[in-house]
Amino acid sequence: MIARGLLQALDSRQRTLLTLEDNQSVQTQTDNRWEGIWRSATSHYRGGSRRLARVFNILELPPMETSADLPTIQESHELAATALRSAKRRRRRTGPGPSPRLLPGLCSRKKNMAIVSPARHGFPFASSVQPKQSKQRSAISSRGLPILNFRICDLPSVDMFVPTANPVREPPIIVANTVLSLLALNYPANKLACYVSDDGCSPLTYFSLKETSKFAKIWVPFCKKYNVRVRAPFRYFLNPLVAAYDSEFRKDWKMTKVMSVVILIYFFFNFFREYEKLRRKVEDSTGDSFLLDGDDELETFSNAKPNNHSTIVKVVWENKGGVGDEKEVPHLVYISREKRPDYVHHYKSGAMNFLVIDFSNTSIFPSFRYRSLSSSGSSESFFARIDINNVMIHEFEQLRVSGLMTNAPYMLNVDCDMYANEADVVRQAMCVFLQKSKSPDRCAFVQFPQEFYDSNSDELAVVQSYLGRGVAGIQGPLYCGSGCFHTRRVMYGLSPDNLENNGDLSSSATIEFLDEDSLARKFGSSKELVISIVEALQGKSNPKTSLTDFIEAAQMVGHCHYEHQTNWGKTLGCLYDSVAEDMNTSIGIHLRGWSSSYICPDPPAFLGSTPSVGFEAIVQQRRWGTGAIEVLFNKQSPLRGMFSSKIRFRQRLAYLWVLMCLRSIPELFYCLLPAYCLLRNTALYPKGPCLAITVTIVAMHCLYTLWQFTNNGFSVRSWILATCGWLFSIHDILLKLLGISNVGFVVAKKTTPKTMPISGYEPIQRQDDGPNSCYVHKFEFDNSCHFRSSCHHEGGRSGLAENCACILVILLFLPFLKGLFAKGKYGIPLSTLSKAALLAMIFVVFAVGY
Ligand SMILES: O=c1ccn([C@@H]2O[C@H](COP(=O)(O)OP(=O)(O)O[C@H]3O[C@H](CO)[C@@H](O)[C@H](O)[C@H]3O)[C@@H](O)[C@H]2O)c(=O)[nH]1
Ligand SMILES: [Mn+2]
Repeated sequence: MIARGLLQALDSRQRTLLTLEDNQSVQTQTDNRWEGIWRSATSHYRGGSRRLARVFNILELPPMETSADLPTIQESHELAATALRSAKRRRRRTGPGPSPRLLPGLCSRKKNMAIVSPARHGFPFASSVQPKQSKQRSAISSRGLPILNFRICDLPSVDMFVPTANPVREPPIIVANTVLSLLALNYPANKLACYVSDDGCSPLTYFSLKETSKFAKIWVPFCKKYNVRVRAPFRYFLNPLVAAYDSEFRKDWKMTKVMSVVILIYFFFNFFREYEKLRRKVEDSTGDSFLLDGDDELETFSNAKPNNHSTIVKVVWENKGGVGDEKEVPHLVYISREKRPDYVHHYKSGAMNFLVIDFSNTSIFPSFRYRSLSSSGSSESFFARIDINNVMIHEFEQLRVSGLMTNAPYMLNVDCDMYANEADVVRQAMCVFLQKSKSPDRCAFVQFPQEFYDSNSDELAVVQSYLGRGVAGIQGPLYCGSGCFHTRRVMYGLSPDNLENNGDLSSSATIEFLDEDSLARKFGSSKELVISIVEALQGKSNPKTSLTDFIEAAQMVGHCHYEHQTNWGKTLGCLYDSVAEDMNTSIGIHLRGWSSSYICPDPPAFLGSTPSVGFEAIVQQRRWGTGAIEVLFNKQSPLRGMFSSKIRFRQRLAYLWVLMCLRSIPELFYCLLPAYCLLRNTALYPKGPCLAITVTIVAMHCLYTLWQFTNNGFSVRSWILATCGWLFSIHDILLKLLGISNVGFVVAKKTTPKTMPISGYEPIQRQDDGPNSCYVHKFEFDNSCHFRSSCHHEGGRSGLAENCACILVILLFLPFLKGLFAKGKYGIPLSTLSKAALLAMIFVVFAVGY
């Protein structure tokens, strides 16, 4: 691993460099921050090993001069190991210095390592590895270092999808912050478009987006001008000095004279006031009162129910180019797909497919189309005109309609509760996509890890750190549903085999995909659609169609009857049939032989909100667990097609991680056994040497997992807490397999961020945890509708091993136990108490054998 890491770093000689310049000239663009990190890391290591320093010095030079000096794999392994050891020693002596984890690739076991990606995808951050003096820098580029040069007009466009589902559980101010952070990304504004899909069809969400777009017009130019690092206002206003990049803002803030500081303070408070205004407006506008604002547009929502309404498409803001600040804000579109009570809508995957289908084709925004849309100014927007009752059918309609427009090759997928914490994130992803990879299994998607600002989702972090980085070395990371850049053609069902090295469709694929019959089978039989899909698959952009042509074509495909023969949700787009649609889709892509890349920058590129431990957390884990087992029984199951699919064997094994929640069954028995043995007065463990074996295995497991946690910087406490929660999904899946009930997507509750001006950083507290934060890790028994099994039986005396086992059980289920002895909302309601008592009685009767 270390050797690979170092080689990856060495690989960075073939560095990828994205250059962006407004005047469209090709210039080197350097990211100061990464350069700083790299420099501190190298100087740190320099002390550790002279030979390693030589390697790093080599790295800073152009490849032509150094290739002869490169170490062998064996050598680099030794160098890396020596450097690690001495860095650790040094750190122990001098306290935390620049952390070794900042050194890309080297310290793969450390948290927040800069990047792990399959070596063939190279090392995107290499762009930051630049010699200090600008003289040298230009020399390098003039010497022809392999730089990926892109003029602005050549950069691919990216559509950003933000799904939201419930304005109560997902307060619109959270969505607004996510959207603002995306709109303000460092990427040409006319190449970005942000689509908010609202499954709740809430006027409140629409209203807040409208307000957001107004605020964006001052916020986005401000962020870009001062290179603000954290571009979600609620985080920025926690501590603007830290949130700002080191560059101009800090310079202005610190160094310039009183006058400019005053101006900046005025600036800041102005923004803060504007943001507060936005926040208040959004938060105050509950109920229907704001509908009476005289805003005609909101009338669209008057008859819409979350579960029963036709499609609503609203262009909240359109980037028409032009001059000044306004051209800095990308398109912002609100859409709410059609829903009818009798039809399945496939939760988030349905929403994503709708977005993919609908709008991934908007690299050049067809402004004429939307202008006429808004001039119609009613809910009967264009898409609503081809309204069909069946939602599934409706989706296919959208596919056909969108096929008539231009194709955007990449799309970013972000949950509404995850803001972009790194303004360069699109460029980082593009560095991976735009490399001319020689390998045929090109990168299908780029995943950034999920990290959270409001709670330590310790177990997830540990899993990501081990599983995520591990699989990154096989076929690539799993798609986790958020913080992921997808390639459109892959979502359309292409395999790597279908493409030539230059990205064109191969001749056999041309026959297979572009055959009229198969196109009709997959996408429908409209001629216009067939033409546009062919162009999309060939990687061409479609010619713009005039609006009238578009309407005609769309109406023509409006009443067709081939919907159910299409592959949408089966092999195309986000796959259905699991509430963990991310896992499902991910397997679908890897099964076809694509690889993926993992970018793991520090600080994290996206930060989200997630419930820590408590009722909400268990609801979420239950959904994940259920979704994961559902995946096992699907067509895309990692257990199927052992020899037919192109997924690598070790990648397949990695997917079996989804079985993790099954461990709750033996755990449950393990919890019951000590009590059973105590009641029956029998021994749980064998005597003699066999006991030693059992104890050794259990101890090794515990110590190993504990080490994983502590190694990632988490406390022993978080290791204890991670065990609760998987059991409930077993129950769900049994009911689904027996056909008794279906599994739904319960949206996790998000907490409203609180903003604090300048007074410094204060961590955001979860609102429903109340003022007393010591309750954060307690299980809420009250309102726990899903609390059905209990597993705490203890007492009596028996062998030491049995007693130790009991202690372990108590430790593992500590949050439940704390709840047992608490009062009020953390106490146990009488009904649960009586059910538990009954279960316990049955258990005792069974155990004692009466
Ligand atoms: O019918 C639905 C349900 C949910 N969502 C959206 O899906 C996203 C994720 O929902 P959330 O409640 O936040 O779930 P989490 O458990 O936090 O999400 C994780 O797990 C999900 C699968 O269970 C993945 O889809 C997510 O990407 C992943 O971040 C949110 O933006 C929701 O608005 C919809 O658009 N429609
Ligand atoms: Mn979430």
